[in-house]
Parts: sequence; structure tokens; C-alpha cells
Amino acid sequence: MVMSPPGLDIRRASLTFGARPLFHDLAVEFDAGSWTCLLGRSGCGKSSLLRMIAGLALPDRHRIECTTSDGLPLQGRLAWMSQQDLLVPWLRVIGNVMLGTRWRGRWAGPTASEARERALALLSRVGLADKADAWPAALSGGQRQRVALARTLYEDAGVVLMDEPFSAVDAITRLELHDLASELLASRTVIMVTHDPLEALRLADHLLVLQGEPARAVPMAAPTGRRPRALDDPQLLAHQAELVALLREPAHV
Ligand SMILES: Nc1ncnc2c1ncn2[C@@H]1O[C@H](COP(=O)(O)OP(=O)(O)OP(=O)(O)O)[C@@H](O)[C@H]1O
Repeated sequence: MVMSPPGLDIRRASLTFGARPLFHDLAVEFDAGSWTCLLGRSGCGKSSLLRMIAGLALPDRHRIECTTSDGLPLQGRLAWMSQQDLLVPWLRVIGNVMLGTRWRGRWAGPTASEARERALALLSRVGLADKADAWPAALSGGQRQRVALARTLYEDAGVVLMDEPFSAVDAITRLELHDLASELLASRTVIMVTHDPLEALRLADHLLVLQGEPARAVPMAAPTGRRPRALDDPQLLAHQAELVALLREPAHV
């Protein structure tokens, strides 16, 4: 079970590629246990901001101040999921779920068999219990993303950063993954980059649009109903036009 997830307070986030300032002194808060979707025109810096929060290297000038709501380090409480499932082809599905343990060179539980049991339980939750010993190459794109979701959950992290995690699958599989992710990530602090306004309106407690250059973070109210919201949810439909209009505003303001 995940310990209380921390909220994040991002301050003075700045990034410049060459002579191009993508954002400067950005300040954003992410509430503990809430799901925030980060949107914006292609190239505005969404993925880069996520990478900066994760502490991943960027090749150019960047700065960020990131504090947690409980004052504890973020290190070790963060999981990452991206558009590419990044499954390792030479490990079976179960080995991929436990990849973090393998990388760290230690088992998450007291024994290897307990770690395996936990991985199997997660595969069962994503509907892939019968694929534990399959090779990734034998899975469909949707199944591979389910394995990636199980691997993310295996990390038991309070904060989950997701970069367009469902954009490579077909529309129906995407809706199914929304249901699954919504249920399984319910108690975490989730920051998700997406290009899909509908996806954002189904899943988010908070919407943030990166807009302009250098970009500023423009908040927009999200529908208030339980996640994932139905496609015909009146609130979702009412918000859709507003969100698209915000996204269509010119990149240079
Ligand atoms: N390693 C890099 N070196 C130089 N420029 C980069 C690098 N990574 C990203 N950029 C530039 O920074 C800008 C922002 O990239 P980023 O991937 O963060 O944007 P994004 O909003 O996530 O885009 P998209 O929605 O298309 O994925 C882009 O114009 C990109 O070309």
C-alpha cells in the first residue's frame, strides 16, 4: 500500500534551449493525491518540465526548485511512465514488471518469491495474469501498455509522472486504460502530459495549459465528477470547447 503521497511545489522553473527560452520562473503546485493533466501546443516544453521534475538530465540551461508537501525527499517516491512502453525484449512480462528491482540490485520484499507474488498480483489487476511468462514481442500494443502500468505500480511510488502514456494505442484501448489507471492510481499524486483534451477531462482533478513563449502555466477548472468521467458527462462536454479554445490561443503572446 502506498504511503501518503506528497504534493509538489515547483518554483523558479526555467529552461532555455540555445537562445530559446521555453519557460522562465514558472511556478506550479500539484496537490497531494490529485491528478493533474499538463497540456499545451507541441514543443511548448511539457515533456521537458516533466523531466525536470523527475530530475532527469537535460542538455541545456535549466533550473528548478521542487519541494514536497511533507518535506521529505522526492527521491525514491517517483515512478515514470511514457508513451513508449520501454519493455525490455529479453525479459519475460513478469521480469519487466520487476525491472526496477533488478536495476537496483535488490528485491522489494524480503524474498524473491514475495517480489514475484506481488508482480503476479499486479499483472492480475491489469488483466494479464496469464501472460506473466510471455515475451513482450508476443503482446499487442494495449497489452504492452498494461504491463508498463503494472511496472509503474510495482514501484509503489506516491508520485507518478506520465508522458503521453496512452497515446500510442487505439481509441477503445485508450478508454479501457483510462478506467484501469484511474482505479489503480487513485491515491497517488499524478502529473500527466497529454495532447488529448478528452483524456484530460476524463481523468484530471486539475488542468494546466502551458501557453506562450516563454510559456506560462494557465490553470483551467476540470469537471468535478468521479474519474474517469463518462464520454457523455455534461460537465465534460461543457468544458471541452473551453479547453480547446485555450489550446488554440496563439503560441506567442
Ligand atoms: N535535447 C534537446 N536539445 C535541444 N532542444 C530540445 C531538446 N529537447 C527538446 N528540445 C526542444 O524543446 C522544445 C520543447 O520540447 P518538449 O519535448 O519538452 O515539448 P513538448 O511540449 O513535450 O512537445 P510535444 O507535445 O511535441 O511532445 C521543442 O521545441 C524541442 O525541439
